[in-house]
Amino acid sequence: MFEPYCIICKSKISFGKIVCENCLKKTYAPSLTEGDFKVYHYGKYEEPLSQLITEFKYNSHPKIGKIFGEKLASLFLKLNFPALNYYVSYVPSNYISKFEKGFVPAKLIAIYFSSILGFPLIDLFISKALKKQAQLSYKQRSKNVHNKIRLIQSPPENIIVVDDVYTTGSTMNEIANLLENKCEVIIGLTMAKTIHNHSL
Ligand SMILES: O=P(O)(O)OC[C@H]1O[C@H](OP(=O)(O)OP(=O)(O)O)[C@H](O)[C@@H]1O
Ligand SMILES: Nc1ncnc2[nH]cnc12
Repeated sequence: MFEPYCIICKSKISFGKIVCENCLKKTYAPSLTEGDFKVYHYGKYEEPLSQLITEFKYNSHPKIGKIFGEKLASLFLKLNFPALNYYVSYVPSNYISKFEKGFVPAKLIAIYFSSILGFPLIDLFISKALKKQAQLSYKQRSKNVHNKIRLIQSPPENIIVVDDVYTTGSTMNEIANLLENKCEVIIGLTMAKTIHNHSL
C-alpha cells in the first residue's frame, strides 16, 4: 500500500501530511528586521525551510501554503500585538510569476493566516515589476521593484503584510513607501529571512 513520505527527510508520515513534525520543528528560528516598519520572520532561508519554500513555490505544492499560514498565525499570536482591527494583505507577484505558477504564493499564505485569525484579507497591491526578485542579484533588486508596486485601493488603518521570503528588503521597502502616512500600524510577516551574502 502507498505510504506517504516527508518531502524533506523521506521518513514515513501519516496520510494527508506532506512534511514530518521533526523537519517542521527545524524551520523555527524567528527574527526581526527593523526598517520603515517591523518585519518579523518565522525562520531562516536555509534548509529545511528553504527546501519547503522551493517545493511550495516552484514544485506545485500549494498545500504547504496552509502550513505556512498556520505557522505565521502561531508566530503572530506569540508576539502579543495589541488587539486592533487588523486587515491582512500580501506582497504581490508580477504578471510573469503569476502566469508561470498559476497562483500568488504570498496570497495563499495570507488566505490561511487571515482565516485562522479572523482578520479580513484585502487585495491591496499589484506589481508591475518586469522580473522576479529571486532571479536577480542583490544589487539589481531595488531597481527592479522601485515604483513598480502600486496600491489598488486605499489602505486600512492597521495592516499586516505577508510574504514568503525577505531577502534584501527592497520589496518591503516599496510597500513601506506606499503605506507611509496612510496607516497607523503596519506589521510585516514573512516565513523566511535570507542571511545575506554581501558579495552577491
Ligand atoms: O527582499 P527582496 O530582495 O526584495 O526579495 C523578496 C521578494 O522576492 C521574492 O519574490 P519574486 O519577485 O522572486 O516573485 P514570486 O514570489 O512571485 O516568485 C519573494 O517572494 C519576495 O516577494
Ligand atoms: N524565493 C526567493 N525569494 C526572494 N529571494 C530569494 N533568494 C533566493 N530565493 C528567493
